[in-house]
Amino acid sequence: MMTTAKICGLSTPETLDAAIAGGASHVGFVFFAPSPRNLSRDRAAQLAARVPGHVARVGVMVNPDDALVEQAIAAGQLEVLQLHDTPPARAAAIKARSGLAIWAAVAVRTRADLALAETFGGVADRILYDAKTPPGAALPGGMGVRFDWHLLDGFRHPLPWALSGGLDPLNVAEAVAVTRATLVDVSSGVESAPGIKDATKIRAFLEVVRDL
Ligand SMILES: O=C(O)c1ccccc1NCC(=O)[C@H](O)[C@H](O)COP(=O)(O)O
Repeated sequence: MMTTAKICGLSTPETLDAAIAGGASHVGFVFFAPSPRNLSRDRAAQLAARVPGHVARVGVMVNPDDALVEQAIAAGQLEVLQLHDTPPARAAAIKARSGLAIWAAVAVRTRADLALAETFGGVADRILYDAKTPPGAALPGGMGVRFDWHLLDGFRHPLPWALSGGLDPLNVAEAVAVTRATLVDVSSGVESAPGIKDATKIRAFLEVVRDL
C-alpha cells in the first residue's frame, strides 16, 4: 500500500518548493478570508506557476459562491476543489459548473459524523475526513485538531478518501497504520505558527510518508 501526501495552506515559494521537492502529490491553496493561510489572487498565481504537472493544485474553500470559485480556479490553476461546510447539492452545482474534481470535507468527532460521507455519493470524487473544529472556531479546518482514527474501523467508505486533522511528522505513521489511508493531508503539523509553514517540518512529514 502506497501513501501520498497533500501539504495544505502553502503561501510562500520556499515552502511550496519544499513540498514539491519532498514528493507531495497535492498542494493546497486556501481561499477563505478569515484564514491565516488565505491567498490573494496574485499570490495564488505566483505559487501556481511553480507547481509541476505531476503535482495537483487543490483549492480549499468554505461553501464558496460562484465568483470565488471562478477567481480561485483561474488564479490557482486549480485541478481539485476541496469544499468545507458545503451541502451536497451545492457541491454538485460547483462540480457541474467547474468540471473539476471535488473533495468533500467531512468533519468528524463521533462515528455518527461519518454518515455525511454517504450524502456525497455521485457528487464528490473523494471524501476528506477531517477533525471537527470546536464550536465557534474561526475555521472549519487547519486547526491541528485530530479525531479518533479508530472511528474509521470497519467503515464502508462510499468514495475514495483521505485522512486529515492534526497530523504531523510524529503521528502520521501511526495514523496510516490504524486507518490504512492512502492519502494524508496536513497543515498545522508542518507549521511553526498558525499560517507559517516550516520547510524542515514539511520535509520531515514527507520523509515519513515516503518510507511507509
Ligand atoms: O487551513 C485553513 O486555514 C483552512 C481554512 C478553512 C477551511 C479549511 C482549511 N484547511 C483545510 C485543510 O485541508 C487542512 O489541511 C486540514 O483541515 C487539516 O488541518 P490541520 O489539522 O491543521 O493539519
